[in-house]
Amino acid sequence: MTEPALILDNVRFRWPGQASFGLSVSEFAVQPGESVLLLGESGSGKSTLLSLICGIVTADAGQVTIGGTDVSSLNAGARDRLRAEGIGVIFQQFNLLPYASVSDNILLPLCFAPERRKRAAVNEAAVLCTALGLPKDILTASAGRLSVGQQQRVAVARALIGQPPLIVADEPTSALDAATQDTFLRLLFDRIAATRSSLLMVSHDERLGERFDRVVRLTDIAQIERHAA
Ligand SMILES: Nc1ncnc2c1ncn2[C@@H]1O[C@H](COP(=O)(O)OP(=O)(O)OP(=O)(O)O)[C@@H](O)[C@H]1O
Repeated sequence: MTEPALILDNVRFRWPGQASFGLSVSEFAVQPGESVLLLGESGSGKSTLLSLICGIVTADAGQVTIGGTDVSSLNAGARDRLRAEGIGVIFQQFNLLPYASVSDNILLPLCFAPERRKRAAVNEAAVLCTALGLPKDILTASAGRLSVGQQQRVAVARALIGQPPLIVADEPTSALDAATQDTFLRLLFDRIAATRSSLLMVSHDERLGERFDRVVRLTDIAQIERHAA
């Protein structure tokens, strides 16, 4: 049987500090090729969970397994490499480098991921831009000069390049109007279907649910702890 793209097993995490927020997840998995929408209110811990999955923060207890590798057992450098190789991340604020070209922004993850670089076709950045409805000549433009909708698509191209097995997206449609949101999601799902990548997207917008294989509420998979200062 094929390994799940992601497994959380008895994971516990608490942000350091007095007024701290913590969560624990006894069991959660995303299968290869599966798309999962994770719903939760603002401030409920969705981004915290994604940071744990991406290895930006490490669990206090339990295991986070990405494509068969336990992230919690790795040092910081190895976690960064695993993230670059195995996860395409679409951040809430896109995190594009504003003074770098669109091309450099899209190719950036490949600098830290030799295996992913090998999988990327020579002109994949251009192919992705076209598939995502961006003009080809956008590759040489500075990312900081793009519209929000264009930045969002560039962020998707950066996440998809080199076909990482898991795509993690943090509220990527929050700044879009309904029509642009629809186009954006259609393009994202088309690409993910083409590469058989798994998708875990977090949102507070229940209306997105019908597009996904599975909809999960954070409160169904996680116990939240809040401590007042
Ligand atoms: N770097 C941090 N240090 C300490 N606490 C943090 C940090 N990041 C987030 N938190 C706390 O964790 C809790 C959950 O925040 P988080 O950003 O995970 O929620 P969210 O569901 O993603 O919210 P939103 O939908 O508004 O983005 C909040 O109480 C927040 O203050």
